[in-house]
Amino acid sequence: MTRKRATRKPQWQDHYTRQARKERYPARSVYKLAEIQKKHRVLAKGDRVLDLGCAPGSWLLYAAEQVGPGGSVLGVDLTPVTVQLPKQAQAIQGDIHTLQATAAQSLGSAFNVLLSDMAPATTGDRFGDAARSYELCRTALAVADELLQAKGHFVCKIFQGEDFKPFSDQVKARFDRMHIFKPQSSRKASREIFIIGLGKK
Ligand SMILES: C[S@@+](CC[C@H](N)C(=O)[O-])C[C@H]1O[C@@H](n2cnc3c(N)ncnc32)[C@H](O)[C@@H]1O
Repeated sequence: MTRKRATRKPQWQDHYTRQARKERYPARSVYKLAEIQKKHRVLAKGDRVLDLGCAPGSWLLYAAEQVGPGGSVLGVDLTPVTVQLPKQAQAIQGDIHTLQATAAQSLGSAFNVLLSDMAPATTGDRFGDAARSYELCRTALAVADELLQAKGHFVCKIFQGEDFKPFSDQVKARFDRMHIFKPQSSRKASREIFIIGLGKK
C-alpha cells in the first residue's frame, strides 16, 4: 500500500519561519527584535550588548549586525549556541540565576544594552509558566541594575500574568521611558509581550 504524502505544512512553518531560514537566522524570533529595533532604536553602532537567553542565536546575530564590528555582543544561555558568530559576538553557556551572583566577574560590566528573550520551558500551566517567566525577568532586571550603564536600554520578554503590572512598574521606575510592545511576528496565541526601558536613570 502506498502512503499518501502529507501536503499540509506544520503550523509552525509560517511566513517568518521561512523568511528566517532564507535569511540564515536560526530562529524566527529575530523578527521580534527587528520590529523592536525599527520602532524604538535600542541598538546603535558601537554598543556593548548583553543578550540573556541567546540560544539558538538569532538575536545575537541580529544585534551583532546592528552594533557592527566596533561593538560587542555577549550572549548567555543554558543551551550552547552552535551557529557561527561574527568576531564581535560570543556566547557562554550557563544559568543566569547562578551567573547573576557574580555578574560583574562572570559577564563583565559596562553594557549599554541588555536584551532578555529568556523563556522557561512551558508546561501548559498558564499561571506556573507566567510565574517562571516573571522570575527570569526579575533576574534580568537585577543584572541590569548591576551591569547596565546610565542611559542604557533594556528589552525584556515576559509572559502576561498577574506579575506583568508590578514588573512593568519596576521598569518604569528605573528608566526615563517605558514601553510595552507586542510584535506582529509574535505568534497570536502566545502570551509573550516585551517591556522596553529606555534611558536607565
Ligand atoms: C525563546 S529562546 C531565545 C531565542 C533567542 N533570542 C534567539 O533569537 O535565538 C529562550 C531561551 O531562554 C533560555 N533560558 C531559559 N532559562 C534560562 C536561564 N535560567 N539562564 C539562561 N538562559 C535561559 C532558554 O534556554 C532558551 O534558549
